[in-house]
Amino acid sequence: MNRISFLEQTLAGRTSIALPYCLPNGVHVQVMDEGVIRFEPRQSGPGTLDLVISCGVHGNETAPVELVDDLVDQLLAGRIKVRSRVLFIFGNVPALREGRRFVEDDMNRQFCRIPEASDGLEARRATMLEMQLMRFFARAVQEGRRRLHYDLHTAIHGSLIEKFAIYPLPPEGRTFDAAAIAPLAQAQIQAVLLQSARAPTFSYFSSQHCGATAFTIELGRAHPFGGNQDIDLQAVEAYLRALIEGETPRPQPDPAHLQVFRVAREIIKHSEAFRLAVDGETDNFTPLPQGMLLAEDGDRRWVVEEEHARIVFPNPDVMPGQRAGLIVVPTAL
Ligand SMILES: O=C(O)CCC(=O)N[C@@H](CCC(=O)O)C(=O)O
Ligand SMILES: [Zn+2]
Repeated sequence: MNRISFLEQTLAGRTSIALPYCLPNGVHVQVMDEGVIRFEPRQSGPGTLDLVISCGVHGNETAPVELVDDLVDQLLAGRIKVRSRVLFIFGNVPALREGRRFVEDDMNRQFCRIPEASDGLEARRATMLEMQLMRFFARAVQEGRRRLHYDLHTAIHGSLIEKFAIYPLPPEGRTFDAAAIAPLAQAQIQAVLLQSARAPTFSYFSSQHCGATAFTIELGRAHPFGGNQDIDLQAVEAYLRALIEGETPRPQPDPAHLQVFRVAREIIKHSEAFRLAVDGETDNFTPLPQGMLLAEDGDRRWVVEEEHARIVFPNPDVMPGQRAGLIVVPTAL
């Protein structure tokens, strides 16, 4: 009889907090909440890794969800050795059921909120996920292990660079870490964007509040479940698997394969008068000519001043107050 996968169980509303149990290979498993499952080796000493792999924070971004479901399946079947503690998260389960980016509010704008802020469906789930991460990583601190979080996404638009990572602004007193970026080349990530501002995102939360090395990872274009045949995630899967198995990815990646960009400016939509000069369908990393009037919002104007600027995540349809695009420029670490 075919076992139904953790994703299928989650979408059917059949996962909720449960007692821990042990697989025949000695690995401890516990469902921590709906769509949240933890695997722990018999022993996890200092020097090993505590890893969070989240996906489906946007419900229409299904390729990483299928990838995570496959990894969870292989772990439950005992086909992957477990040397790192791992927490897998399907972020926005109601939105995944509906195949929509979000139900009420964009969940990746609901992290690090002040407690008094209004609380819809996604905001409450974001708060619960924050608690799960704090709890999961607390043991890494006590027991001296590395903390790593990859929040996997796919983009609304096409992209001149298919797979790229966003490195959130590091906590005060810390800097971007070249050694954290370099291994991403092993997963065939082609570029990294260094953020220049705070953000209400999941990866920013774990970087700021859990002391984790964290990245948002974009893995191609968003498609509905079953429509991801054109996205090749084999290298990403092999890389994550190696981390779970406690192996240093080999051969050693060459960081020269990764292009590095810095976020020069965020374009914030302030009102419904907002206009973006490039089409909302424009590919990520499309070059922007210097002097171009990129956006207008009442009296505000965004003129491209930077040399070699490119646009990432152009989206005039966001809610006022949210990011409608990023201007990025090449940089070196
Ligand atoms: O394609 C788009 O416009 C959005 C794709 C997406 O969901 N990206 C993330 C990036 C998060 C970050 O900046 O770390 C998002 O917008 O939430
Ligand atoms: Zn996303």
